[in-house]
Amino acid sequence: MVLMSGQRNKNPTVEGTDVCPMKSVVRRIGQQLFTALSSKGMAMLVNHGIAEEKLKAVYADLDNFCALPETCQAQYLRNPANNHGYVRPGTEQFDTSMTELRHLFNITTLSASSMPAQEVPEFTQHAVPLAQDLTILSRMLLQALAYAFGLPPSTLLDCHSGMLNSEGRNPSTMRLLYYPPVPPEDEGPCCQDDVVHYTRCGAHADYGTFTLLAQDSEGGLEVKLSGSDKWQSVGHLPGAILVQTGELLAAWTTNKLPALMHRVVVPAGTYARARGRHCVAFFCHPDTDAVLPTLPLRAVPAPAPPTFTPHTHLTLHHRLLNAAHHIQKRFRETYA
Ligand SMILES: O=C(O)CCC(=O)C(=O)O
Ligand SMILES: [Fe+2]
Repeated sequence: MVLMSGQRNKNPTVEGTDVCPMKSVVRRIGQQLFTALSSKGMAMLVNHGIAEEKLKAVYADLDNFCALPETCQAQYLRNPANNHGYVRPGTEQFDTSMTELRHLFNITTLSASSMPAQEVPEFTQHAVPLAQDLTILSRMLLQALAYAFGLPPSTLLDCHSGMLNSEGRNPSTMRLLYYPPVPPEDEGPCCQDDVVHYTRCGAHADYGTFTLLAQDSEGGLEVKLSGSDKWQSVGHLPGAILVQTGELLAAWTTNKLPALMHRVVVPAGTYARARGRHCVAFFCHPDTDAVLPTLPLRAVPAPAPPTFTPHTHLTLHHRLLNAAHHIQKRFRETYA
């Protein structure tokens, strides 16, 4: 892996994530990932082997799903029991002061019966291989992180064994997102009470171990890097996948890897607002019954002042009992 310092926004970049990389490569990725996540809260993966065409195919399938009549979509609405399914705009809210405009399709099971195969015939054949690729990539990163933590490489893998293959034993999710064009009402002055204020995605940190995020070139994603209180926009590096530290990994590492606060704003200008935006997120979570090992964290630079305060129920002491409850709590807080 190489940190590409000359790159736009100076986002830390990780290189060389082949499907079956050599041990020495995984070890090197681990070191660089750890450095990036501990100093910034995020990293960018390049050369990860997931072709842009695979992403474009699922973006098009999601567009086709979003264009279906509501009665048709209703058959696939998110099931709170397993978090799988379609979520209408305004249903998942991180910022209750605005209407968050996005369509989501959460995929937590790869069974054909859970996909809109009748209505969007190619949905399954595109989404399933992409979910498998992102699972493989996550597994490699879990091994890389284990090396960085000074643990045997399978240690983190063993507590994430059920990702997308265990029907309820692991909450990992591949999420397809489509942000529709933003209506012009938002252009009124902020103080006007009768004006609806829209955003694309309110500020939050993700809940699990880490998130992999692939986005199109529309922009709007902003992050608060570790130790900074300023929102910074994430530039578009074609083909790159962003790695974002989640709340659980932050708590597990006693904030040595702080959770990344992020949001998606409506881009400025009539032209940009009138365009839709697509992305795919893979939320990597441990198994619900996993006993998370204590991390023998080596000496690392003193952590920057946290931009994110770990939830009290995720403190080291309570971590083992409450990792699974954490995600349910966050769902209750954010789903209407
Ligand atoms: O659309 C994005 O870039 C981010 C989406 C996101 O943060 C989420 O779904 O948790
Ligand atoms: Fe997020």
